[in-house]
Amino acid sequence: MSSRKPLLQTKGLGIQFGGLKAVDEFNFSIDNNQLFGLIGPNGAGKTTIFNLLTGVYTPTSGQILLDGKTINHSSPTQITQMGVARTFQNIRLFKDMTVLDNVKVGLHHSHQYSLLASILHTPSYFKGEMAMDEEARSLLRVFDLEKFANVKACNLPYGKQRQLEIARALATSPRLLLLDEPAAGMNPTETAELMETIKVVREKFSVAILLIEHDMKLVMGICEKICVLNFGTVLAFGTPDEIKNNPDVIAAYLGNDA
Ligand SMILES: Nc1ncnc2c1ncn2[C@@H]1O[C@H](COP(=O)(O)OP(=O)(O)OP(=O)(O)O)[C@@H](O)[C@H]1O
Repeated sequence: MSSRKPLLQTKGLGIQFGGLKAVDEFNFSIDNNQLFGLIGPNGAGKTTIFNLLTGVYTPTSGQILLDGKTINHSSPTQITQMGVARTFQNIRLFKDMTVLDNVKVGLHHSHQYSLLASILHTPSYFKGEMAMDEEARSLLRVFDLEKFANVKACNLPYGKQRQLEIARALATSPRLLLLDEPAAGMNPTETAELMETIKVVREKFSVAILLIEHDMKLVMGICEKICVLNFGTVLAFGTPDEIKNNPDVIAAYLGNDA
């Protein structure tokens, strides 16, 4: 057994909103390059966990450790800089910006100019802009989006908008990518394409992926481990087969979809 630290770990993590324990005693860990699914019915606490892991909410109990160091009080920006990126349940692209510019927004953290350089458009500014352009285009290529580089994000087909969100998240060079219902609203063809994309992203970018998803075919098809939440607490942990065959899970969540 290796003694190395998990990439991200939670210990007794919880948050309470008034009298409601939205997440309680959540213990979980994810290793580099692992693909983990987080499932459960509506209101189980999945998105709240993402909000805790990304600094949107501060836990009321427990700990979140990234590389073994607590990030309980880190801001969303600091957590992004530490290598955690996310997408949202409802698409949050800059709809009136081009596809290329949406990705460049994500790259800005690694290409910073002085205020003077950006106002005066100095040669170093142009060099940086060109490098960023090329980096953004190479990311778009992975998603077969380069042909849409100059199209406004809002004019992309829905499935492609979801893929662009993932591309933008990857532009921040994460080690952990949190995907919140990436297949929501997709048709079966788009979902199948997304499934392949997630596999490619994991391999090509060497990221760990934590995936919230209601589409059981997608979750069962790509995740190595799955955590099932119910009323803010863990109902089951296991491989897809273990989860499919867990009677509590079948009774409570999966019904005939498993
Ligand atoms: N800021 C908040 N204030 C009060 N209650 C909240 C807040 N955020 C989440 N909740 C509550 O916490 C519970 C968990 O919500 P959450 O959105 O995390 O569920 P979910 O599992 O992501 O559901 P879904 O699958 O529908 O997205 C819900 O009862 C929700 O109303």
